[in-house]
Amino acid sequence: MSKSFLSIENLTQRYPDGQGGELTVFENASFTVEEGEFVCILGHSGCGKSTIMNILAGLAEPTSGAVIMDGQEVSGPSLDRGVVFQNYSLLPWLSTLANVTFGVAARHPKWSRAEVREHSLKYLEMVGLKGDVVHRKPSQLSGGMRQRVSIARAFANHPKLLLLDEPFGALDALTRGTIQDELLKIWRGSNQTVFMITHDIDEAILLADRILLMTNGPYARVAESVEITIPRPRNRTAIVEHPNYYAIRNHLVQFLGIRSRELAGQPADGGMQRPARVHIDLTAEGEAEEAEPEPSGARTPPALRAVNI
Ligand SMILES: Nc1ncnc2c1ncn2[C@@H]1O[C@H](COP(=O)(O)OP(=O)(O)OP(=O)(O)O)[C@@H](O)[C@H]1O
Repeated sequence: MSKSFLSIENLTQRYPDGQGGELTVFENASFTVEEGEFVCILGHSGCGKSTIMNILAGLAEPTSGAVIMDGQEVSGPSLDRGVVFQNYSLLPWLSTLANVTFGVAARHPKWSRAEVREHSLKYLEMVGLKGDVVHRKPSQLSGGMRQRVSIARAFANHPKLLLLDEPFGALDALTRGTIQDELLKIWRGSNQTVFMITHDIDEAILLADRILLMTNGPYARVAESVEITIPRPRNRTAIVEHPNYYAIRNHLVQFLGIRSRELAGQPADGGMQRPARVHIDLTAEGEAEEAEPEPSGARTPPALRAVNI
């Protein structure tokens, strides 16, 4: 079996619960992400999505378990992993352009100032920022513009893995749509792997190759991996016409509304927890389905069958 680009192995996170006991956020969570994949993770508030993201970024250490990226264990932040948070986290004293060149210069110490500048301007332009605006400070930009800068900054560094923690959460619907399109455009032209937290089901279906579904905590599980069987390029208005759209959407809504609660709170009893693979394709005759190969010792739940509607 070929090794995955990103492998999350038996990740367990426990915190003190503030009353002398322990809170197990998740236990033995295990899943993989392939190179170039766009994966979204959905789950209710508090199930541990940000905790997983921080561990993937190398910003936090799990209680036990490991994250292996490109054959190497993640142990601290790295320029190979770019992070975009909901609150943009731009450096307020630098111009828009300098916020991008800052990282690019660190990534490419041998580049001339002109090369760094040109490269940074190219990425800013890709997210629709050019002209005078690149000399403005973040405080002089709108929320949508700031989020564009943070996306341009992350992509300009060519991280192998891009981690997005609800990057569009604070934006209005129109701006959100435009930036989603820009994100897809840049991602398509790269071989970068994206792991994104969102609370928006439609956004996840539009963007992702695969959606990971988490049950509620404590003892949350990454219970399912739902393939988005809708061809790319996807267009936000045309996508709803695709026969698989509502079948997938209903599955996700049903999981988040009912099953995330029903499956919650069950300790892993020592076994590796791998998500069940869900393949819903109403366009294929006979609905082909296969389960992920099962590594030794892993408890793989059976693959779920799509229901014809
Ligand atoms: N440093 C900490 N100390 C104690 N408990 C923590 C700590 N960080 C997170 N938690 C708890 O761990 C659980 C998971 O938190 P996390 O922020 O990962 O959830 P989330 O799924 O990202 O939630 P949201 O969607 O609301 O952002 C929550 O119950 C939270 O209270």
